[in-house]
This record gives sequence, C-alpha cells and structure tokens, in this order.
Amino acid sequence: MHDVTYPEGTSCEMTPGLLPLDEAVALALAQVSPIAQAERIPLAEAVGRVAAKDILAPAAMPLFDNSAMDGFALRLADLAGGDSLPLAGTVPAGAAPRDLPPGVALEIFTGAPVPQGADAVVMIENARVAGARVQFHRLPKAGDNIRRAGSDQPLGARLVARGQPLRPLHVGLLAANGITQVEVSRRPRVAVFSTGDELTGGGTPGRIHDANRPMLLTLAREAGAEAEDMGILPDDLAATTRALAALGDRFDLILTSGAVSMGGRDHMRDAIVAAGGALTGWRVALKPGKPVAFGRIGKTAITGLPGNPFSAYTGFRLFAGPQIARLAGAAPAPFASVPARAGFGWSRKPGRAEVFPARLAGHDPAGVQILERLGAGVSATLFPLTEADGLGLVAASTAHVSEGDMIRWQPFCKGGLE
Ligand SMILES: Nc1nc2c(c(=O)[nH]1)N[C@H]1C(S)=C(S)[C@@H](COP(=O)(O)OP(=O)(O)OC[C@H]3O[C@@H](n4cnc5c(N)ncnc54)[C@H](O)[C@@H]3O)O[C@H]1N2
Ligand code: MOO
Repeated sequence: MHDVTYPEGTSCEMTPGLLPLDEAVALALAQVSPIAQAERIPLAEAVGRVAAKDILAPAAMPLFDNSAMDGFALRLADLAGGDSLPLAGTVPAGAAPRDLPPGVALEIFTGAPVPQGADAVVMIENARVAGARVQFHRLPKAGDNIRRAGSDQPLGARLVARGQPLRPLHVGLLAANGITQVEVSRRPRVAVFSTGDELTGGGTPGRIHDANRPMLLTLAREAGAEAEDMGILPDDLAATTRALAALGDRFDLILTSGAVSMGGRDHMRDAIVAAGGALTGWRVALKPGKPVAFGRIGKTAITGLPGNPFSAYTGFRLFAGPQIARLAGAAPAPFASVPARAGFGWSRKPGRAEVFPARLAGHDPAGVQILERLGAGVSATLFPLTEADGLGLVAASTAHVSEGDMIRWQPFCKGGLE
C-alpha cells in the first residue's frame, strides 16, 4: 500500500511493545480509504486538488504547423538557383493560415502558422534583409524550425492521471489544451482538536500557548484538507468522549494532539473507545512521536498525536499527512527518501527510529548533500526547526552515526506543491 521502506532494523532491535515505523505508517493508512465523491471545479482553483479521473487531450498539439523562431519561411526548392529571395510580407503570431506564393520568402514570427507550401524557417540571425530581398548566409534543411502539428502530444494523450495532485504546471498544460474545468476528489474533511487544561490562559504561570492546533490546521490545509478548528478539549474523559461522539460522520479524519501518553490525565485512548470507536494501534518506535494512537470512530479515522509540538509535527508528517493524501485519492509521498551524507558524528540509544532537524551544510565531491544535525533531540520545541532545511531520519537499529555515513532526509519543499 505504501511503497516506501523505512530504515528499520529487525524486530529484536526495536524497543518491545512499540510499532515499527513502517508498520505504523501502514496501519495509519489502513484507517482511511480514498473518498469516492468528486466535484467539478474551475481550473484556476485546482492547484493542490487531486484529479478524480484521467484527463485526456481533446486535440493533438500543436494544433497547426507553426514557427519555432523569428525568421523567414521559404520553399527550399526556390533556393536552388541562389541564396536570396524576394520578401513578400509578414506572418505574425495569431495570423490566419495562408499560402506561400512561389519564389518568395515571408517574414514569420515565433508561433505564427507556417504558410502552406513552406518547408523551412531560417532564423533571423542567419539572414540579412537588403531592400526588398532577404539573403540567407546559412542554407536550411527541410523542416528546420517548424513545430509540426501533433508533434508535442497526440489526440487522447493522458495529460493528467487519476490521483495526480494538480500543480501549477498541470494548470498550464490543461489551459493550453483549452480545458477550463476539472473533476477532482472532494477535499478530505479533518477535525483538529488540542487537549490540555494548560492551553487556556497562555502566558500566565503554569499555562502555555496552544502551538499544535494552529500548526496542525495549517499542515492539514497545506496537505489539501478542509480542516475545521474544534478548539481545546479539557483533561477530562467524559468531556473528551462527548466531543468525539458528537462529531458523528461529519469528518473523514479527526486529528488530536496530547493526552495519548501514560499520565493519569491522558484520556484520549479511553475516550476513543468510550465514544464507540476502536483503538487499532498505539505507540511507535519513533523519536519524537512515540505515543501516537491510531483508531476509528464509526466511519471516521482518528489519529491521536503527542502533545509535544515537535512530536505532533513529526507525527503529522509521517502519519496524518499520508492519511490525508490517501483520502484525497493521491499516493502518499514517501518520507525521507533523499540520500545524504552525515556531516556529524552521533551516538544514540537504539530502539526507536529518530527524526531530527537537519541543515544542509554542503556537498561531497560526488555532489551528495552533507547534513548537519540541529537541536538536542528535544521534542517540546519547534525552535531548532527554524534553522533547518528539512528532517533527517535514522533507523531504530542505529546506535552510532559516523561523519560521512549515508543517511536519508526529507527536505522542506517550497510551497509544498512543486
Ligand atoms: N511516564 C511517561 N511519560 C511520558 C512518556 C512515557 O512514555 N512515559 N512519553 C513522553 C513522550 S515521548 C511524549 S511525546 C509526551 C506525550 O504526551 P501526551 O501526548 O500525552 O501529551 P501531553 O501530556 O498532553 O503533553 C505533552 C507536552 O506537550 C505540551 N502540549 C500539549 N498540547 C500542546 C499544544 N497544543 N501546544 C503546545 N504544547 C502542547 C504539554 O503542555 C506537555 O508539555 O509524553 C511524555 N511523557
Ligand atoms: O515521543 Mo516523545 O514524542 O519522544 O517526545
């Protein structure tokens, strides 16, 4: 289902009782299935949406033979007796197709229809206009600088495959084909809750600001979801249960942060069950992001991310983001698939795969990126990420990384779409 192999050791290298990372990703994805409903939307609003079916070319492209260069259209046979021809007019881009009269050249601009009868275009750099004639100092071959009708793409070519998240380049390609509306899957509906009595009245002693809810809402929207802010749940089992049960089937995915660990007020797992749902997995061999909970309540998947902000971020990237992609009908993107070289040495306790803020420090002689490791493995703060260019990942079995070792990372992508 998820064609990514995560760097894992054998199960005996994993901390017992924890889900290996690849199994946890598979379990997360198994909680959701692609949304069947589709809608037709204007092309201009389609970036980030996922094509609900293949989009085929309504015509071959280019539509007509046209010039690839500014220059002169001519008939090669007319140059048999010399290297110049009388100039008989101009064909600008947008002009209606016309014929090339015998024995003359026509000035032509890039994109203009090649006149019927012309078999080459000489670019302006290889010609000189002298009075009413044009002289060619490099003689062309048949077909030079002519973009033939249908040479870019045949009629019926697949422009966009079903499941493709639409990027600006697809918008351009579809627009070039005269397509103004596209059929896309309905956006996944995601409910985002924070939990914790400490999150109200941030800034006063004992209280903090809610970092995760704004972050997870933004991440979910960036991933293509319609995300709804459901506020902060108190550290109370009954209130949490009521809030979850009240959602009915309105959402495809519920995302929570906090209350999934071991403490006496970590009620999320019990609330999922008390709300009539099922807990399908809990705790991953991952640092940060160990106490993630996976489950379902009715038709809705629920992913309980840890409260520590970097843990919640990592959990989104590894589990919730791929769930949203699958709901939207897209193939979840592999995480940390880019090989790089460690620019640092690091001894660590094996047992959990580890995600860390990574900064690009240069390239080795073969052009492979060299990474620096930032932060000190603290999951309570996002601050080290401000200097990072992406997230590095090491396997659960790794006890030592030596400078120069190959590792893998997930660069932050600009805008998330290109
Ligand atoms: N005895 C144990 N304690 C803990 C374990 C464990 O295995 N045994 N795991 C630790 C790990 S690892 C993590 S991660 C955290 C996760 O705990 P919870 O998911 O239950 O989260 P909380 O306890 O509710 O909060 C943890 C931490 O994060 C802060 N937080 C929570 N929500 C937000 C938010 N929306 N914005 C900003 N900060 C938030 C919260 O105040 C706590 O400081 O558990 C460890 N403990
Ligand atoms: O898993 Mo916790 O997320 O290591 O801090």
